[in-house]
Amino acid sequence: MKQLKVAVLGGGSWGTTVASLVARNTDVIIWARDPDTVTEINAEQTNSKYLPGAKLNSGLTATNDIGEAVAGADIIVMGIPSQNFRNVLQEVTKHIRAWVPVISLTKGLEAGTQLRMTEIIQQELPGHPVGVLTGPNLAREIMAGQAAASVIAMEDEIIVKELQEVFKSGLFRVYTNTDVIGCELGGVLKNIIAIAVGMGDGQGAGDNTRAALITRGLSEITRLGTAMGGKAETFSGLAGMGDMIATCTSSQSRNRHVGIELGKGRSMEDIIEEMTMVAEGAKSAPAVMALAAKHGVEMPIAEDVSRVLAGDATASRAFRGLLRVVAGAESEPG
Ligand SMILES: NC(=O)C1=CN([C@@H]2O[C@H](COP(=O)(O)OP(=O)(O)OC[C@H]3O[C@@H](n4cnc5c(N)ncnc54)[C@H](O)[C@@H]3O)[C@@H](O)[C@H]2O)C=CC1
Ligand SMILES: O=C(CO)COP(=O)(O)O
Repeated sequence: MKQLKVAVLGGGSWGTTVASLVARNTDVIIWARDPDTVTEINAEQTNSKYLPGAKLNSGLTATNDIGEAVAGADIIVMGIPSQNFRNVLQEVTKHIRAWVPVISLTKGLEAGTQLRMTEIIQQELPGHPVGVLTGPNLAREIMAGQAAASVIAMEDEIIVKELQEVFKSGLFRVYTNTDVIGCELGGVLKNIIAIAVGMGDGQGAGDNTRAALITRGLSEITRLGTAMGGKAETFSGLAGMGDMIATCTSSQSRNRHVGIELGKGRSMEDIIEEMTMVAEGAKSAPAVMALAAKHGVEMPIAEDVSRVLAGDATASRAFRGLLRVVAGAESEPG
């Protein structure tokens, strides 16, 4: 592979993991806003705040200067949580070269506009190729060297194959897909179902209950995703079912953790207060409900989770409604 320069923006757990993986293949610079993170990555090849115990690739360098990272880059990778994504992208526009592809790692929607991250990229950087890297990819596990599969989705079939080469490495297997909408929405929507599953687990629900929630959850996220233009088969692939299984069953998932704590009866304020990392589902839930209303899609599980997150219902009361007593046909909502 030609020696490309990749800039990863965001020094959190996933940005750092992807930067370390890509550094096996080509030149990578990571931009982090926290100066201590930058110093630590450069001096020790670690990021102890977000990836304690993990050793990063020795070729990875870090900077505090977004201009330095972006100006020389052939590919930009955005590892910034959804609510700050546009602000950072607006800084990127000042330094980026023409036609440089921009890939989102982010699994959230912009509050207020309900936009996907690739839509924000198209607004702020018209003409640049855009894509997402998504799938069942819990950062800590990948840093520990465990095998994982992911999907890079871009509309352009040629560019996506070139970028596949940049992201794949060793036991990190990367597939291509041209369904950007479906892949992106799979990553966003599964977070809310993971909160629902966590709410059940926090109340001692059984394995059958978890399986029912994941399956009914998958059918409701598929309904919204296809109404918004995604392909149904994408939701049974890595970006859909794959990520649902990982996030809904893993003790590492931040979204499931939020659900577990809600299920134990704790308040959202208390839970968020003690978390150092992002739980995108909690932020995206109002936007998801607005999109469901706009597209006329019923999402009973997401709706109950939203009511608990908004403080309008308790987890124990909502959980009783999550699996409706009166069931219709399996093909129907509810
Ligand atoms: N951690 C994981 O296993 C995975 C995370 N993701 C997604 O990746 C995205 C990023 O998540 P994580 O890295 O896990 O989050 P994190 O909570 O570990 O880190 C977030 C990082 O973003 C930085 N940040 C926030 N606002 C910023 C701003 N305005 N300017 C500069 N930096 C800013 C923080 O300083 C922090 O370094 C999320 O959308 C998440 O859903 C996707 C796949 C796996
Ligand atoms: O998206 C993820 C795994 O694919 C990470 O999930 P959490 O944000 O819930 O930790």
